[in-house]
Amino acid sequence: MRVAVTGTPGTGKTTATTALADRFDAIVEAGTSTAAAIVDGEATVDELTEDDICHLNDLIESESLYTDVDEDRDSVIADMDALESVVDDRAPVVVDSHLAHHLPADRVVVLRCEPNELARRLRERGEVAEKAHENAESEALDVILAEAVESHGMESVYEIDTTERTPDDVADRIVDVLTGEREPSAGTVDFVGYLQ
Ligand SMILES: Nc1ncnc2c1ncn2[C@@H]1O[C@H](COP(=O)(O)OP(=O)(O)OP(=O)(O)O)[C@@H](O)[C@H]1O
Repeated sequence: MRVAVTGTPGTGKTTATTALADRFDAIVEAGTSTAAAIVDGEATVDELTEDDICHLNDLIESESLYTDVDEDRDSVIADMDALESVVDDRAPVVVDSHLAHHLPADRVVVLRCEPNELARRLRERGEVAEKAHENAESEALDVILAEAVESHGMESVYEIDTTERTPDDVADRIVDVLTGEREPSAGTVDFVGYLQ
């Protein structure tokens, strides 16, 4: 069972999935004690731990899983084949990154954020205005949502609007996806007004 948590940079993937680790004990205590149980009600592993969350961007850096460095954009070009192989070996339950939906997954959570708020978050994080604006536009155009639906189908995609939600609230909603308490939802968020 793998849940990808993806979304435009700044939507809060790392923040929410870090908060998510605190929920695992509660899931285990509640009796849905395994990754497989979360999907189909059958238990096969004992518990969820922090190791069941994989932050792909950290992994790409720490294991040098990239083919090139883009100096202009201050970023790297991930080696997706190598990344997929390392992630498969580690078998995490939750994979977080704006690249997560490019890997195989059973369910795909797409975090969303109103573009002006997204740009504000990115600026506050220290990104330059141009990069913040670029990401805000990409968010308004549903770029990652469209990629996720194309790769995984509407029936596997779950949008969560983080605009007015705390990271803890977002983590709770990801738990609902993990435990199957939430129906798939794609196309429920509309930020196209930002482009007008
Ligand atoms: N729910 C939220 N409400 C308000 N601010 C948030 C929320 N989630 C994250 N932030 C803030 O927004 C910024 C971006 O968050 P974060 O780094 O988690 O995003 P990300 O989607 O993981 O980005 P990237 O793809 O670049 O890693 C951070 O400064 C964080 O503190």
